[in-house]
Amino acid sequence: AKGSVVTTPINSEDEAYDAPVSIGTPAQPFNLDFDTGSSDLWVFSSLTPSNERNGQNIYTASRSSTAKQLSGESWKISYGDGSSSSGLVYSDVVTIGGLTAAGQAVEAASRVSQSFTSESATDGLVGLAFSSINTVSPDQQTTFFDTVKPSLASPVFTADLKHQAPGTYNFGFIDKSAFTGSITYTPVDNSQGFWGFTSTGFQVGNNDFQQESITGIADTGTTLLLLPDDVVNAYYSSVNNAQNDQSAGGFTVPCDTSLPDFSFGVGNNGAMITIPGSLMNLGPSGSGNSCFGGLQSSGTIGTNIFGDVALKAAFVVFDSGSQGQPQLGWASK
Ligand SMILES: NCc1ccc(-c2ccco2)nc1
Repeated sequence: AKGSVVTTPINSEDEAYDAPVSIGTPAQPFNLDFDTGSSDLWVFSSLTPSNERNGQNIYTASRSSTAKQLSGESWKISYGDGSSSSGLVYSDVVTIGGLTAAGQAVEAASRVSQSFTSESATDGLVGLAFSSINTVSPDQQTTFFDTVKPSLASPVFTADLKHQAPGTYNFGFIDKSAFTGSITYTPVDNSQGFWGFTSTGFQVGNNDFQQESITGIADTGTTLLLLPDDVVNAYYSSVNNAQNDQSAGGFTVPCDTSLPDFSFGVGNNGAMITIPGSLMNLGPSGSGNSCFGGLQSSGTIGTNIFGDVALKAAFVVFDSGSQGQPQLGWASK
């Protein structure tokens, strides 16, 4: 089987990307944030207090003839951005891009944090990291990808995110028309449950390539590109009037400045993914006439995060590997 679903930026800053998902019988429609940085499929629900809702679609299990509560099971998750949610668990039919997962764990929120409440465009998340970090307790559940994997023509999914335009998540196949050149594969370390890999280094504009192992995760659910301070300083020291503005929450640049490209190395054949300078500006920072940089410090997080700013410049293959060794494929587009 194969699936394909269109994913769309939720606002003018490409802050997150949602895609349509149907749950239950008859189908209940949702717009969910596909997140390769987590492994829970959760939705706003009839259990979510009305004062924590703000127009989101809600899942009502009692209206689905195929819903079954997983008795005694619950979930609770918190994310790197400080947001969180928790609730109860059902199994139900989940359809994405023509692919149907029967008996998929659907995590119904009985509470969500303020930032989820405020984000009216997002009805929940589809976790696409490894099932080893799914939070359902006492019986851990599988991600949508793991649930449908046996039925897929190939055990892969791909992400093709775009700047201010619809992109695509495909399941079970690689669309050769979606990228240029060849795909460079690199091994994945999934010991922490993420799509972890090591970039070979970086390049600011047309400066020399700086060889430096940068270990991080490919995370569609994070907006920014979060890298070590030496990389971030090298980039912004090349931008006139860039400043590290704590009140803005990081590096800002003058909004009318053309920014250098930023490239990062992948694989052992010298391949690079180049983010055009125009995509390194995320728009008004909220203070002065400055704009917020798409590259920020990974600081004390403990890992580097190749979020949407980086992924938007690439066609990315999340390959769980038929022989057990998962890998990431990177291609320009
Ligand atoms: N990296 C996972 C993730 C995704 C979305 C969100 C979020 C917060 C408010 C709206 O959406 N938080 C965390």
